[in-house]
Amino acid sequence: MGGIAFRFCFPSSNMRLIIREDPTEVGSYIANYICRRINDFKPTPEKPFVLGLPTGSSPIPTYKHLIQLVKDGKLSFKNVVTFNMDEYVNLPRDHSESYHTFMFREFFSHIDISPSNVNILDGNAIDLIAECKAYEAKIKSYGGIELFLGGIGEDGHIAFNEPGSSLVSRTRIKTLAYDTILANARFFNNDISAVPRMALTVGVGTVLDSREVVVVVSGQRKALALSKAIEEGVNHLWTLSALQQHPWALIVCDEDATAELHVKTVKYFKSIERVQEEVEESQRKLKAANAQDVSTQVGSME
Ligand SMILES: N[C@@H]1[C@@H](O)[C@H](O)[C@@H](COP(=O)(O)O)O[C@@H]1O
Repeated sequence: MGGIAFRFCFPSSNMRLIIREDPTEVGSYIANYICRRINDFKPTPEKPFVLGLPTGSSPIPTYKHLIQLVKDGKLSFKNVVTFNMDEYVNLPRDHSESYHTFMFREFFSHIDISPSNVNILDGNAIDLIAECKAYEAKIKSYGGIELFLGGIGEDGHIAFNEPGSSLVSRTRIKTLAYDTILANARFFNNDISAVPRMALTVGVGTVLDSREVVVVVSGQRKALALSKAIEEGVNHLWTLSALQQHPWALIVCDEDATAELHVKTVKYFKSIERVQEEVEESQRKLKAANAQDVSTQVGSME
């Protein structure tokens, strides 16, 4: 795995950080990255690409760019199965701010994905615990998640894993932190009382089980969370920091989100970006060459 080459370089081991000028550039970087990963995977109905997805304003530029790639014929979601990170509890599915509505409005309705391949937790299920267990089981039935795209809250939460969450948690019911309710009130006409108090969310452990994690971080209001997550130790009060334990994690942020980082941290990650890309490229070529070898061998046996 390419990340091994960087393990000795920085305290946060294989966690990579890519810095782009603004949210639009962050979105196009991530979308192109996901596009490459899906196309290299060559998904089929029998072996779909399993993709974890977030909501929030930060991933919108990524979704816009992915939609464009589909329209341009460079990417297809026909053999992609998705699992969303979270959903509010007791908010009607057709409410304008439910994550079901968000995902179809911002993404799924504009791409060629089959609705039967879309998985979003049901926050109105009669038995919420059973719903969470079934979600974990369904992820497992697909052989796990290939790439989990995530976003973070201002308090460093990933999905709805609020400060203090267990770093080995699985999909479950969470009571939202007051900070999150305040932050999300902007989607509910700034009416704090209209924001749901609970949510269903994949756990930190569920995210860490994915073979790859990519996180989008944009805006100065996320700057403290980013610095806590990558410059300090693994800490359940900043659940994004758990990514330091993941063998292949990538954070893509904009310049504003780097405001609380040390200058040397920013310089370090900028300086290794080119080397990382070269390693990734050589890994991709190696994989493609191996696949070619196998098909030539199979061909000569026929
Ligand atoms: N549960 C979601 C998170 O998954 C998301 O990452 C966060 C950030 O939202 P935004 O990108 O709008 O700041 O919002 C909510 O709390």
